[in-house]
Amino acid sequence: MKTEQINQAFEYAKTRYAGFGIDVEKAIADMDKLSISLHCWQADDVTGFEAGNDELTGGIQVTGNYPGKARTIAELRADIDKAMSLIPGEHRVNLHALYGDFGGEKVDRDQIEIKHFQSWIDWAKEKGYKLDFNATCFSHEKSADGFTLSHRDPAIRQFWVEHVIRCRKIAEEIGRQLGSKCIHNIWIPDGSKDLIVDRSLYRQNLKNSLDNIFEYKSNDELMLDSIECKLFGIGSESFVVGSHEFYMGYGIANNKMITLDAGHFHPTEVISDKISSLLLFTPEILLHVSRGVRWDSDHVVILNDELQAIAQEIIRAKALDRVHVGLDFFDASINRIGAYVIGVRATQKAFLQALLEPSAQLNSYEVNGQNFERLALLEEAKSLPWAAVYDYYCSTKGITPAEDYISDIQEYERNVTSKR
Ligand SMILES: C[C@H](O)[C@H](O)[C@@H](O)C(=O)CO
Ligand SMILES: [Mn+2]
Repeated sequence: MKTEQINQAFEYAKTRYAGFGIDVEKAIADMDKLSISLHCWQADDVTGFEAGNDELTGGIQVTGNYPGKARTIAELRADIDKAMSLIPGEHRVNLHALYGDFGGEKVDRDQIEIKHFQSWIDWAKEKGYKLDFNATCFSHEKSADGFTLSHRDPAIRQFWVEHVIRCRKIAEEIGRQLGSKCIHNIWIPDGSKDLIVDRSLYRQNLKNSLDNIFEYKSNDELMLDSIECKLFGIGSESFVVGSHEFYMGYGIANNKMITLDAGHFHPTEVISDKISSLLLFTPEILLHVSRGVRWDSDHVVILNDELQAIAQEIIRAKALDRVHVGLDFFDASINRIGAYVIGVRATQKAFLQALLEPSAQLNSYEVNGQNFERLALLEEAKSLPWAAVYDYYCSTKGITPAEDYISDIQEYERNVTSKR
């Protein structure tokens, strides 16, 4: 796309939006502040770098065998750098504990330390990224029967409590070294394929384990804790200990952030409608932007109705500074770097559209009970020239605009990933 074309289209867009009293430059500046956390696990199908551990368990599944997956830390970092080079703005990288730089040594989860993540911090510093972190309570022999923090065996619970406390300390140190609060997210796979008689016992165990974990008081200026629910996983269809009610209750009672993953609810249940409720009771929330297709299949995020609704809810609630946005999908059936770029660009487009919404007019229709007019303008707003504004934003940031990035990804595939 030629710069001249982009500029012309932008000028038209500016005038069109000005008709609604919308300042396009302000919308761009607001969107530019949105730092999206790019999950490291899309680049290698959630494999990580632990010695002798490459079986993915925990009821999550990556399907596809597209060539070129990252096999080493260097390859994974290069792939993330490539994706970042095709995304405007400043973003974060979300690490899982199993991505430590263990130098080929077997380091068990209850032994990990900051030194195993120092090279990630140094890389992030060099590249200007901020980091987020996750305990890894899956893909491990002590999670093989489907339970971790809620296990019946106190020794296994203690193993995972120790792991998560270490992860929270690592997150704290990441936040200190990078000068940006590191979000530490806890998701555990605990659940059962078939019926459980004593559900209370597992939930009580999980509550006790979390209480033990949070006995370590971290510095709120350096890290934030978040807890993530799920409806079901592969092999935990009948019972998941950490349900939505469990974590919502725990989070509100204990002042912890709640993570809403778009793929973790009933197929017709949406997280967009939960945002304005949760924000009344919790200071901040974390989103895992994903795209469940029939189940939590973690498809690449696209600009669909739900993504647009998520962004609208946040912008309409004036809560951009209270919602942390991370991506969470793993698709091994297409170019993995392309998957990142599609997902982040779609998320940015959703937020930009929401920031460009003719909100004054829409609100005035709503106040006056003009419901036809409200619906008509909501429909028309969908085709206002927001895409021209996004292309302009990319071009001012020196980032390949529109579909032109496809050939960049193809070139990287030719020169780099196809040779792996
Ligand atoms: C790999 C992550 O921990 C995982 O995606 C988690 O956030 C999740 O959503 C599990 O279904
Ligand atoms: Mn998630």
